[in-house]
Amino acid sequence: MSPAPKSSAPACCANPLLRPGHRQAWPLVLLYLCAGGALLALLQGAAGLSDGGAAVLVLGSSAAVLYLLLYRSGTPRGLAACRDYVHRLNLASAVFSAAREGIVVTDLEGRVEAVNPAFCQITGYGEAELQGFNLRLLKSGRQDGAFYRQLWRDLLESGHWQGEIWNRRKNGETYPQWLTISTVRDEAHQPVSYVGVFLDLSPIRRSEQKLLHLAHHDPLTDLPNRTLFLARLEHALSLSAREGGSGAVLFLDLDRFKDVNDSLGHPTGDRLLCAVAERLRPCLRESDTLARLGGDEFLLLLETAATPERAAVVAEKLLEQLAAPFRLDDRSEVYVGASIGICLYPADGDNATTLIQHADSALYQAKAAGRHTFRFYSEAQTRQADARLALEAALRRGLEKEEFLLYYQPQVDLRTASLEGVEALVRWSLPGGELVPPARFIPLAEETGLILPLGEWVLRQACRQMQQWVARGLPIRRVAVNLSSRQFRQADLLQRINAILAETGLAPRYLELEITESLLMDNSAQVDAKLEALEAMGIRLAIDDFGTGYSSLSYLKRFPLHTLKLDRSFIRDIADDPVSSNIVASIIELGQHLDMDILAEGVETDQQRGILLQNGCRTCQGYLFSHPLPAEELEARWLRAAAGHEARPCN
Ligand SMILES: Nc1nc2c(ncn2[C@@H]2O[C@@H]3COP(=O)(O)O[C@H]4[C@@H](O)[C@H](n5cnc6c(=O)[nH]c(N)nc65)O[C@@H]4COP(=O)(O)O[C@H]3[C@H]2O)c(=O)[nH]1
Repeated sequence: MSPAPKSSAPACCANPLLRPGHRQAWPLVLLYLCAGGALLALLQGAAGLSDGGAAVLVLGSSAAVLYLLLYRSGTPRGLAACRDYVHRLNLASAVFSAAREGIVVTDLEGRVEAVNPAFCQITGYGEAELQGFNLRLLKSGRQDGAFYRQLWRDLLESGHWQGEIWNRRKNGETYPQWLTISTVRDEAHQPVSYVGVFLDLSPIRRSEQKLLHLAHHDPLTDLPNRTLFLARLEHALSLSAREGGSGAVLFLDLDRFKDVNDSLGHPTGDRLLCAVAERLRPCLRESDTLARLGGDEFLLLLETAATPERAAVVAEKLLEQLAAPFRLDDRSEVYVGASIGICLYPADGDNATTLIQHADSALYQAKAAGRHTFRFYSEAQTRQADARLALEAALRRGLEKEEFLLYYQPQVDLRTASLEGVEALVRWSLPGGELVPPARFIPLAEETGLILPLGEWVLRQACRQMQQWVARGLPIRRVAVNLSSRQFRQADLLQRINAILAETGLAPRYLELEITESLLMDNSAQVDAKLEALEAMGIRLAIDDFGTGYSSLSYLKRFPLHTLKLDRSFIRDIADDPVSSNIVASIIELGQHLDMDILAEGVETDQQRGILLQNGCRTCQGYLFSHPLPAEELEARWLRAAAGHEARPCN
């Protein structure tokens, strides 16, 4: 394109034939065309030539005629101007077609008048598809109205605009482009159209991202490298300093990597490192960062809720993954294993360098302890984590070997001391004979998911026992069983309960399920549906430890609940603390209004029994009447006795 004339009209509207002194070329051109046409007709008629043959003849000879005419007319400048114009047009058209930038010419409304091939290639639209269409068609929606308003302001004020803009290709993909828009003006300096020239920035962005990725990742395993790990750790530390919360740094080192490298060669060693990364990845949460430092050293950052227990569970999982053999080619199968050092922040350090050093020294301890194990930076944490892991392993074994049994605690009518029902309470009987109370293993069972098989075993056992008592005509109305939140959330809970009832033959009306307040706080439609289905089956529902959870009383009205179990903590203080006794009185009254049964837990003294009776409470559970008992003892003391005569309170 030629440089813009002084008038500032853009180059694309400069016409060399219109320059002063060149107008006289026109008559000559017309003359030439007429002469050529006449000659063509003459020759075609005389020689009977075809159109093509005649044209070649005419073109060959007419150049000489034209030159003669122009030369004789004394206007060689006209001829030069004509040649110059054609040359300029050819040049402009070649640039338009060959440019790698997309070029579009629009009218003042933004309707497309012309696009070049690069435009079509970048946007995916054909030229014909765009003709007359407004360029709005290409908007990506990424820029807001204010952006476009500013663009138009600049364009109208200065005649051009330049910047990055995101547009949309025909296939829907959005992409960044560097766009320059210029206003084209006529001789009177009036805008007649706009020319947009743009470069597709997406290949540049891709290579920038690739460079950035390479700078922060290990090229072999594609895991984050030390730089990225440090950046994430520092970010996590500042977050923990600001908002609280803890995390863990695990330093992992392969146990026999050097042997593999030395005996099977570096390429096999590289394959092993990639395979290790692949095995470790699935053990992690999205918020965790696993990095390779180089060689066979890996660092892991656990950012969320990193208690020593969770860090130990993750370390165990990693070690388990690496314990299985690696098949690296057709011939070699190698066993490597690993050692892991763990430290926790903020407890073991508040900056990245210290933490990595401490994790490294814990790793040294792990190696010294015989490899394929983990160690914490602090010994107390190691002991704590060991104990937890040992308990979990024992719990699994206990389930397999059926080391659990049920005790039953009477639920008693406060006035008559007669038996209303029983609550089934699980006990773990260790091989040495020790009886472990549920407080020591239920939380771990909940955390590990073992509560699901354990809870199901409890329910089956309780239903089986209850059905035996019912079948023998013993005077008992119900058995209450604790249902953990995790069990409740099982998608097939109803089918499982139905199957157990069918298998044991127990009628649903004898079963009461105890759920916690927190479960009702989960405001989902699924909770509603499950509770209603359980009620429709004829099963009773009780809220355990009532008053200790987050108290929104609206759910009492919403859910089909039968019993409120008043928490032991209120009963304990009922005689001495007026607040507790007021709370108890209010809850009893509330239950009466809502037509629900109130059961007081943990009644230990006659004084407590008296206060509860005064306030209108009818049923209770507590050591005043009985501790939880094995099935045979409960039967002997409470069922067979009641079948014959009135049961008496016993301690
Ligand atoms: N100090 C005192 N305590 C009394 C008195 N009367 C009863 N208790 C104790 O209070 C607990 C009542 O059970 P919970 O509130 O359901 O509380 C249970 C329940 O939340 C859980 N649990 C027990 N068995 C199971 C089970 O099979 N599944 C589930 N998910 N949780 C269970 O373990 C908790 C503790 O059970 P246990 O140790 O058997 O403790 C029982 C019982 O022995 C009393 O007068 N004074």
